Amino acid sequence: MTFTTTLQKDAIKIMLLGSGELGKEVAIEAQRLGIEVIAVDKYENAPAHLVANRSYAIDMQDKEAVLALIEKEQPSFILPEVEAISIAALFEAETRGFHVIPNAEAVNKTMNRKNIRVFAAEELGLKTSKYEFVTTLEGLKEAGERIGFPCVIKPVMSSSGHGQSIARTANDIERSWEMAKEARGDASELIVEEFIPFDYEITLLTVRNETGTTFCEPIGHVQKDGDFILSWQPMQMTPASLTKAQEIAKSVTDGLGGRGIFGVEFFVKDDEVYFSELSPRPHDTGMVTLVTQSQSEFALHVRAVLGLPLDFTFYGSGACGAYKAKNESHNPTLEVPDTAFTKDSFVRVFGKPESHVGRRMAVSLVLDEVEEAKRRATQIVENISDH
Ligand SMILES: Nc1ncnc2c1ncn2[C@@H]1O[C@H](COP(=O)(O)OP(=O)(O)OP(=O)(O)O)[C@@H](O)[C@H]1O
Ligand SMILES: NCC(=O)N[C@@H]1O[C@H](COP(=O)([O-])[O-])[C@@H](O)[C@H]1O
Ligand SMILES: [Mg+2]
Repeated sequence: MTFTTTLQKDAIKIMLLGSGELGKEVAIEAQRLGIEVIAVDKYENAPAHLVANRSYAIDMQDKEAVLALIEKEQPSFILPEVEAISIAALFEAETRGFHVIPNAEAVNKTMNRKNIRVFAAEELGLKTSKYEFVTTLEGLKEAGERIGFPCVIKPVMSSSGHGQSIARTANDIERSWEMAKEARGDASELIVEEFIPFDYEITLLTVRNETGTTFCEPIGHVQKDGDFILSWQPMQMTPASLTKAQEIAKSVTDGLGGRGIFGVEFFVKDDEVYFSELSPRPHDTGMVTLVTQSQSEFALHVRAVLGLPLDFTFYGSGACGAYKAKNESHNPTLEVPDTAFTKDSFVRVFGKPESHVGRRMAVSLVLDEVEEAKRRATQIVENISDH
């Protein structure tokens, strides 16, 4: 493809629907190629707003508001960055000739756990945990008995663990029901999943466009309350498990189609590789690629969107630790120790305008042998504070 820059008449323009920490890095990579970036979120001064050409705060679940903005800005590419977007607006935009990444149907399938689970398990025949969908407390109690305990309960539309819980016995079901209902997102339906006592879990970043499909080294991670606290790359896997994960990732991403990067999540138990879910965009656990690869997951996403080649070099192992706020603040300040700034350790502060307890505010990044990188990334995060 031929590039034009923002200085030229037919500039390439990217619209991010969602402007958190992941969108911020996508915006920076796009800016580096002279692409105009329009960053949209539901609140002002979101991380990607800070580095975009123009920014907007709108109700992204409001079909008309989203469409009006698309018509006003006429983006070359629309990049969903969160799940909570009016899917009707994306379908309509596509009908009107706009290019949604990877495509509106893929976003539709992945934003809702029911759609992606039915697609993966029932249409593609992939191995997943056992699951059922429920809409009532009574239904949840019955599904819990059929699936067995412990089981994992999640709203069909949620991310970063919001509204998710583990019911260890039937006595926990009502608490799980309440937790799902209190969460933001769509909890009108819940998924009840068999708990997989996995040996480890991974994200397999899979990037595709017309030039082909490329995989990043597998990323291992640790989650707490459904949200990642530490990730590292590469995760040591047996060749057989890695091949199986790559085959599954290829089949799901080919099934979804379109251009872009996908974060395909798996649980590995002995020789079994379970498909869990996927993001049709950069993945939070993939922030480690900011230091481990010549092209980070964000750079690869932008290249994929533009139809460019997807080659890159893996520099070496590293880890990423998530810093979550300990305080509520309308103007948060992070105190980062000097020891975070060695020649092979880094900190990325997202610049979120407000902190809530548990909100991800920054990450530490360390290039080192895996176990040492994990230890150092964790230590940096432990020494950060906020107020
Ligand atoms: N069936 C399961 N068995 C065991 N652990 C599970 C199961 N489902 C979820 N988990 C744990 O909870 C984590 C979060 O689950 P999941 O990825 O479904 O939620 P999410 O809110 O969509 O997360 P994100 O949007 O951050 O990817 C998983 O990475 C895993 O550690
Ligand atoms: N697991 C998905 C994920 O990490 N998404 C990232 O978090 C942001 C929302 O953060 P917030 O909840 O702090 O506003 C999203 O905009 C995205 O960048
Ligand atoms: Mg997940």
